Amino acid sequence: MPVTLCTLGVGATFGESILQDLPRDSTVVTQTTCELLRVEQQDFRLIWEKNKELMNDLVANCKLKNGFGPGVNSKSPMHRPKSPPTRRSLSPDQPNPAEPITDAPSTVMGRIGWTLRTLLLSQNTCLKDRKVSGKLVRKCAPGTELVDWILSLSPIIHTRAQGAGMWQALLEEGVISHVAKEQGFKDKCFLYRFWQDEEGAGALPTMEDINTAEEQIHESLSTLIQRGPDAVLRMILRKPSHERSSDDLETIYEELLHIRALSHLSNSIKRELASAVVFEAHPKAGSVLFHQGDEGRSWYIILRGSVDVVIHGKGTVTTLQEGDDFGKLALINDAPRAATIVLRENNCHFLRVDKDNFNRTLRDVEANTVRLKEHGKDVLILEKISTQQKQSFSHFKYTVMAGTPQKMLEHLLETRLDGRGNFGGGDNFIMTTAHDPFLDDFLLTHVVFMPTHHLVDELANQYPFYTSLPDREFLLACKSRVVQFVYKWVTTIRQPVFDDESAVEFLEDLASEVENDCIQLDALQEEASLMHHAMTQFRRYQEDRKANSGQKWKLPPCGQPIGLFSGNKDSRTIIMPQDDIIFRVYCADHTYCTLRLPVDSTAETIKLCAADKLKLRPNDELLLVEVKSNGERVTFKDNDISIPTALSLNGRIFVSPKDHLDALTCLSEQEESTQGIDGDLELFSTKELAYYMTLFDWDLFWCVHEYELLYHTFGRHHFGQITANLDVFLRRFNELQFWVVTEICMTSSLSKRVAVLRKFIKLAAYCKEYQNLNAFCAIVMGLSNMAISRLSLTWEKLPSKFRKLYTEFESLIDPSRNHRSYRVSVSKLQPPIVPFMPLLLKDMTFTHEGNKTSLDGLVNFEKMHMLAQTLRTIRFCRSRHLVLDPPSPKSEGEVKSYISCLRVIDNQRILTGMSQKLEPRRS
Ligand SMILES: Nc1ncnc2c1ncn2[C@@H]1O[C@@H]2COP(=O)(O)O[C@H]2[C@H]1O
Repeated sequence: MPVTLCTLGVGATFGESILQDLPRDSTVVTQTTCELLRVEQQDFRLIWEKNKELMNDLVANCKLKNGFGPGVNSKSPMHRPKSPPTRRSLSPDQPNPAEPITDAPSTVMGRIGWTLRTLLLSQNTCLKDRKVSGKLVRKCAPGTELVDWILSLSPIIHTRAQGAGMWQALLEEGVISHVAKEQGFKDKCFLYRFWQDEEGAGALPTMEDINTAEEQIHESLSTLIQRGPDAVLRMILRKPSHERSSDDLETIYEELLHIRALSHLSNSIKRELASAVVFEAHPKAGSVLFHQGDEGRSWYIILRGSVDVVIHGKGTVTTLQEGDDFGKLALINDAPRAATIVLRENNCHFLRVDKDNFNRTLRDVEANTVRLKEHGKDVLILEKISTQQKQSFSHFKYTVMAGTPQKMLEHLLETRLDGRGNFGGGDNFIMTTAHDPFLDDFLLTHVVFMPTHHLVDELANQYPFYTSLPDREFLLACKSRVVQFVYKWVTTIRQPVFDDESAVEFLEDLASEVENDCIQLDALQEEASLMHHAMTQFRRYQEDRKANSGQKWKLPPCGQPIGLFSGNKDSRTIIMPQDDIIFRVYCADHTYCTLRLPVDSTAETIKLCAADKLKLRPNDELLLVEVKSNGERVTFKDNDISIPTALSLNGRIFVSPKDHLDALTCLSEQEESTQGIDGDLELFSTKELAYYMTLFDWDLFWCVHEYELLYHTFGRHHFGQITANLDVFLRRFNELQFWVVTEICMTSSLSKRVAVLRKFIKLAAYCKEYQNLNAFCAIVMGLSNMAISRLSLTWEKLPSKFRKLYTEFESLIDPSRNHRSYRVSVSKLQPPIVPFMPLLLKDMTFTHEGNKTSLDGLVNFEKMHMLAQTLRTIRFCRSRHLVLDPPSPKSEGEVKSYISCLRVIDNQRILTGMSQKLEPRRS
């Protein structure tokens, strides 16, 4: 029954056997309507004669591609054929030990084969014409006889196995082959023949040939003795796993012990691997082992040769050599291939472990650290982390420890964003971030190591701005990933993205590009709708901004909270960098000017404007200074920004010549209490106070962007970004804390003081109940202020129930063991929460100061991960809207305005003095 050997498509050729005047060796059947170009035999021969070299290649190539029979058969014994005697396509998935592993015999092996054949024929021993299944097979010999013969040639060939290995080395290169092309070399009765005799008997040797062969035999044998063992090993490795004997497995195991890429693995794993590794050989330099974007199916170790690692848009980023491994990223991360692997040399040999075996044997025991290099330098360091995902193969995955910003982004796009299909932060995304928050960490911290304009440049590089690439799926996946990233970025970070000019320009470009692609590629519909959604959010944001543009803020002269001077009176009005702020700048003689400048003005701008208005001598070296209510002076650096918002509660800005700094004194009003809104604390219901305080604080907290904590931690001047909303929230903490102290110290009657103390403890309890932990901690810290804690008469009169409650609260804010009590109790809460912000900032500072931002030129992403953890806490706290049951309204209006502006003395010396007056020390 005829069997289809292969199917040829457009561009293929067939019928080359006319060159050899042989009958057609197979039937060609058309499958569909075909149009063919035909070259007649005479013309073909003519062209052939004129272009022998070229045509030889062409024919050999066609045969290789088409999987046809023998190639051009040169009769010259010393001729090294262009194409191997046995043309075949290497099938890496089913290694057949009967097939050669090289495209053609090497010169050395070709010569050795010729020598052996010449001598065998001259001795007329085992090479004979034999009948096999009724067919004459010319000049063939059983394996056993060939081994006998080679053993007889030299005393240094000790064993039959050694002899068989030598013949296998020849078979591997196609110098000899099994007659039926089914066996590797075996010391059995299988018949083998030299390639010269495959198409009928080759030329017989002349006397001169025999003399030459005798001269060469010694050298030939010593080469074969060297090559034999490796050939035997390869033959074993090419056997299917179930055919490997225990001796075979032992041989493989011993080999694995010496492979560098496996050195970190235990011996028992290597034993398991012995049955899992597959040998794969590729004869041609320039061939592609796999492409970037392909699905990862195997892990490779280079046994021989070298490969280039090539990345789209970058070219060859590194070269891997014998003993190196590659291809496990895709397997470990369940991601597409991160690079294309191209052979640098002919005849590269690999050990391959296929995905299932890799997952079963290696995934969980893989090296803890993987370093990726580009041009000789580390660009990405990955470390194994536990994922605890039950449904996945393993409990491990590689996460980024350090990297260049560009490589980290590339890795992120490839591994954390599904090329097609995983859109809009569905369950899949949440699952990924829960176990491996790489994407989220990157979005939350990139401003530290990759400013937005760099990020968008890089994203533009990663989005292929063209519509044709040989691999359409890869092209679509690249585009899709960038869109998904951008969508996540826009929806999680929002305002700072929308306020950045380079980001906006990029978003506009990308949106129109995706729209075009959608038409041209007839795909990317979902990406287009993501971009549409992102742009809708952006337009909405723009409209809001427009409505709120020209906001003016005011730092009131008497230390009251910063408030909106004009603009939209929404309680959640965010302070924007371009908003104006009105504030005073004083001179040493306490004269002042009032300035109105954008919030993001630098200290230098403020200094120059103030100097101009106050007519200070321009040639004096001027400084901008904060004078606190206790007289302390803090000098601003010229590039500091957010100056008015960053002042202490009752601090004032001064401008002064450098040498007059010591003469600066605080204003008398700074030592007094700030002006609060009139109201008697005792007349307000405590619950109502706590309720409106929580709503008020929640709104302030809501305005703080996570990035402000980063700017605050790294230093505002570092990023040139304001931290005004965070400043206002932190001021609120201090205001509450000192308000508590001020109110008690200002209550001269003991019984009234006890009542106020009681009220504050109750207020703290309600704040705790409402999960306003910022206010709770501020109040309890205020109560534990030395000026209050020393009021023993007052505390003694406090009912024991309240004293107990206070002790409980005090233990909650106990800073020992890194605020353990607070952390434990917060961890049990569900949002919405107003967190104790100073502790979050302390955590950020601790991480920042204890960890370098860059390590050997790479971003220390571990640090970013830690910072992002804290930032995520903020996000978690706000992840649900604040909905509280309102208390029965008693004096809503008064309470609301009272809590928005509290009277405060923030000078500890004065407060302690007041306290001493209230209750002088008992002797
Ligand atoms: N700089 C590099 N970037 C990406 N891949 C690399 C780099 N250097 C080596 N490789 C290897 O190239 C392989 C391509 O396939 P994988 O993504 O499975 O795993 C990748 C790494 O093992």
